[in-house]
Amino acid sequence: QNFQIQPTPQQYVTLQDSLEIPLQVSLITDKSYENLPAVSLVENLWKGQIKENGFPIYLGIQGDKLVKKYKKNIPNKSEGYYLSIEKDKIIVAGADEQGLFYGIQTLAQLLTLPKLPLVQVTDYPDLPYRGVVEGFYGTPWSQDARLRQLEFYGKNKLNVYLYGPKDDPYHSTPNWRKPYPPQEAAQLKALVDKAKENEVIFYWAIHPGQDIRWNTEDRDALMKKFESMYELGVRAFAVFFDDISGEGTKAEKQAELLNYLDDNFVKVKGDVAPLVMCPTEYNKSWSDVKGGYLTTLGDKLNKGIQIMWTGDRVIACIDKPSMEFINPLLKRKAYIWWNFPVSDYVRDHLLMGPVYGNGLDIKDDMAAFVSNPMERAEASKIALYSIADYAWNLESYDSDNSWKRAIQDLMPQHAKYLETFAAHNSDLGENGHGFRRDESVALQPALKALQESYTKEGKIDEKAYLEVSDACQQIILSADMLMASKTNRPLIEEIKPWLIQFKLVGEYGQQVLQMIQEQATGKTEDFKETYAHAQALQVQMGEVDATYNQNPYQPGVKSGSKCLMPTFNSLFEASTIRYNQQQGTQLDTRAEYQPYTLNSDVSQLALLPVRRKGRTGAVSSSNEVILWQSNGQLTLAMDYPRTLGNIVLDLGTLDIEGKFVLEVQTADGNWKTLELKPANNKTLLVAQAGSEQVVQFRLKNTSGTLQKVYFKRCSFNEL
Ligand SMILES: CC(=O)N[C@@H]1[C@@H](O)[C@H](O)C(CO)=C[C@H]1N
Repeated sequence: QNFQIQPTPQQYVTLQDSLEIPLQVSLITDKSYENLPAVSLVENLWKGQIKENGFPIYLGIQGDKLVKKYKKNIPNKSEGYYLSIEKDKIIVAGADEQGLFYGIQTLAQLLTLPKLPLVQVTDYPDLPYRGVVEGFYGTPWSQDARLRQLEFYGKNKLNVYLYGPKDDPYHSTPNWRKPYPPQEAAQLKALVDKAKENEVIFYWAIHPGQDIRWNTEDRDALMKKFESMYELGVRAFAVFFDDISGEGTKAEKQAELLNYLDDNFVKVKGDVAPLVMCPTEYNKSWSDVKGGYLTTLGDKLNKGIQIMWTGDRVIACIDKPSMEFINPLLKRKAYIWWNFPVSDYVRDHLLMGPVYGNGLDIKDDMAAFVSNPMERAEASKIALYSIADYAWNLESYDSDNSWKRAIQDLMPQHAKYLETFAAHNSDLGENGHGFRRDESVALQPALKALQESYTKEGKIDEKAYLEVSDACQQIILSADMLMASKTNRPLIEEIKPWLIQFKLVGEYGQQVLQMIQEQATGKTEDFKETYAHAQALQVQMGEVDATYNQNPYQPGVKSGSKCLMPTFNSLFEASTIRYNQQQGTQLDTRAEYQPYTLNSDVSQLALLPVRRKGRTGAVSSSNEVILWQSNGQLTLAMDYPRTLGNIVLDLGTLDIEGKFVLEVQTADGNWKTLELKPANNKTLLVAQAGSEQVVQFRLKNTSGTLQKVYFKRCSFNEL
């Protein structure tokens, strides 16, 4: 992996020569720059070694007489810089202070080499805003995680962090009107300071839409909250209207409020960045262009206000057609909110794979590119590193090369092991958005060859067998080494449940390989014990899945779920079936069994996965408002008639009388309506399925009109 500057610079010229890293340097710079983050960064690079007669480093910004000589080398682009490392001096000249800072970040990377190469770097970002929106559901990031993130953004030239964790009660309903309590306020202030040190614009976002009233009282409450955040040092603000229903969704009102804030807060303060807003219709699959929501915003919102967009769907890669659809409607370049690597709708999965699928030809079509990450902050850094790479220089972006460098950067001592882990923990599994990622890419051909040769002809493809066997060894080794790692403990603590699971997947693979080997060569005695060992590992994997990361949405721990586990399970079943045929035995052939099937003509529900744990079944929940058309229905079918206990629903409202009907079909084919009663919780509804065996149950919108509800829970248990 030869050295590369991150993000990939626009122009990088090396003169085939280098110089010893200067032990002492002298900074030649304008007096007025002494408090700039750029200067503090250099001081940190040469702690205590800044002397009068040291090696000269010139630091300047376009327009200084100091760098006058380099005027034409400095790119005329915001955040641009010119870095020249020469035999007798180093010049870092920024187009502005951010550019100067980035030039030194690049110098810092070059200083990790044994010698300083003589280079000339002329660099600048393709996109003006690049960064992260902490905008996911689930446990908000901790203060330490955020401080580490801001440092990471400085290093990777990301310049925006939007604070908007859905589950922070002071960001969203009910406490958006209230100021933060002292401790939280102090933490936010520390984040604002850290952001400044790293030339990151700290946006504080508010999410008032679920209960905002369009009156002067709430408008003033919002102004007051912004004022209290301004006092904490916040100089950039956002208003999110996503995932809401009711009054707050009105475009005219939203535009009126934003313009008011723009005219009476942003413009009055004078030192506040342009407002960013997230619309209610934030993706194409939900937008009703004729309904006029988007065009109202486009027409009415003050020109300087940025409008966010997640693409063709809630979770979607961004390409030219996506931008050609939205920009004309908004009458400005959309500010992309990319929902990756966010995993709040697949919480049992980690998304550690490469960032790919976004267009490389859209640098002039986007106002910004910000990523909504996982609630696991350190684990998100693999994707964020590549997003920084992509957003700085789209045309030169290479997803695989970037992914490898991201892993190297995250765990230099254990890059090989982390890469093994990341390669097999990248897909999301089935999910309501239908968004999937590649997984186990390098091993797929061998897995496929092994599976086909054995399941079809009972033969072992030796070459594939060896490759998969080696892979299992690597998996076990990687899991062990990472769990015992002394470096990057915050990352290890975040992903530990998945490392435990990953090791079991490797061990399970080993046993399954042995099973097919023994079955194919007639070692019947050994087979029985290997089969039992494989089952013992299935039990342990089930326990890990039932123990760690329990949450009401997608609980548990999935690892290798796209290729490794399906292949191992299929080989487990195939070899057991063949063994039973050979020996006339009745060993249970099921590796993991799913008795429940979902069907729905409501598009946002149709792909939701159904999970079974013990004797309970649950449909994965959704974060968004569901547009449930009249007569739309969701059906849960059993593999054979089963006696059910309770059916539990949470549609985010108790007001379903005359709107939704829950029915069960019993084994005799008759349908019976069940009564849904409010449970102790706020919007929980419970029905007793009755003593008769059920073949399916169905929830139907019988109101005659479209219903907008949440889909927070649909679970049931077997008696
Ligand atoms: C704009 C936007 O994407 N809003 C929310 C987001 O908060 C949530 O994390 C996700 C990802 O599950 C999707 C949306 N429901």
